[in-house]
Amino acid sequence: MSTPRTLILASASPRRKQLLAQLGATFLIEVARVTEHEDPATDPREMVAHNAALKADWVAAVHPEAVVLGADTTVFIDGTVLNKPMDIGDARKMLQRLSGKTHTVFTGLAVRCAATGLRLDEGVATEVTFRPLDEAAIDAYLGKVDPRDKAGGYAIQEHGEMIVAGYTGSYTNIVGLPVEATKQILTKLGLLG
Ligand SMILES: Cc1cn([C@H]2C[C@H](O)[C@@H](COP(=O)(O)OP(=O)(O)OP(=O)(O)O)O2)c(=O)[nH]c1=O
Repeated sequence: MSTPRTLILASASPRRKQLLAQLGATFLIEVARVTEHEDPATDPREMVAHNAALKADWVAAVHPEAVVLGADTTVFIDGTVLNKPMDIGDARKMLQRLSGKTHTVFTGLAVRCAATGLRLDEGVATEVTFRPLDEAAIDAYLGKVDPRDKAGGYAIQEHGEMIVAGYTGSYTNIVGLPVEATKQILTKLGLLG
């Protein structure tokens, strides 16, 4: 049984775990068994909000007394959503597409508590500009970073300087959990010391 003030992170992402821990939160982890919506032609804000809520709702149903945090991150460029690449070839195509351009990283946050009916939703966007990347630069990056579990086929936190020229907004939003918005929500709920 969960105690009333238990916080649960509904995520398998090691980055989200690390970022939430950095905020000083005490929490458990339970991974939601859901199928995420991943239509490349969808509205990215709606998609991340939908997927974050799916994850939080699933875990909240299992732990009705807990406060559950779900998140979802995607990359949006030229009207298309880039989710996690299927394989290295797919990641290469994504990096070619992102090369020399500015894209937006969207993260949706959903906080739920089934017992109290708590429902909070938040969305954060960060603009990221890529360096122009030729084939050698893409090869060099993919030689160092495993892109397969990262939206858009890259990780700014792993050798980001090889591919990213700059960004505007929250850095941790790109990594998967915007700590500024998360801190505000958890503080309001009395879940941060
Ligand atoms: C753009 C970018 C994404 N990412 C990651 C953040 C997310 O973990 C991942 C996008 O996939 P998500 O589906 O948002 O999350 P996940 O499957 O890793 O974890 P869970 O659904 O269990 O919460 O891409 C980086 O780590 N660095 C980056 O620079």
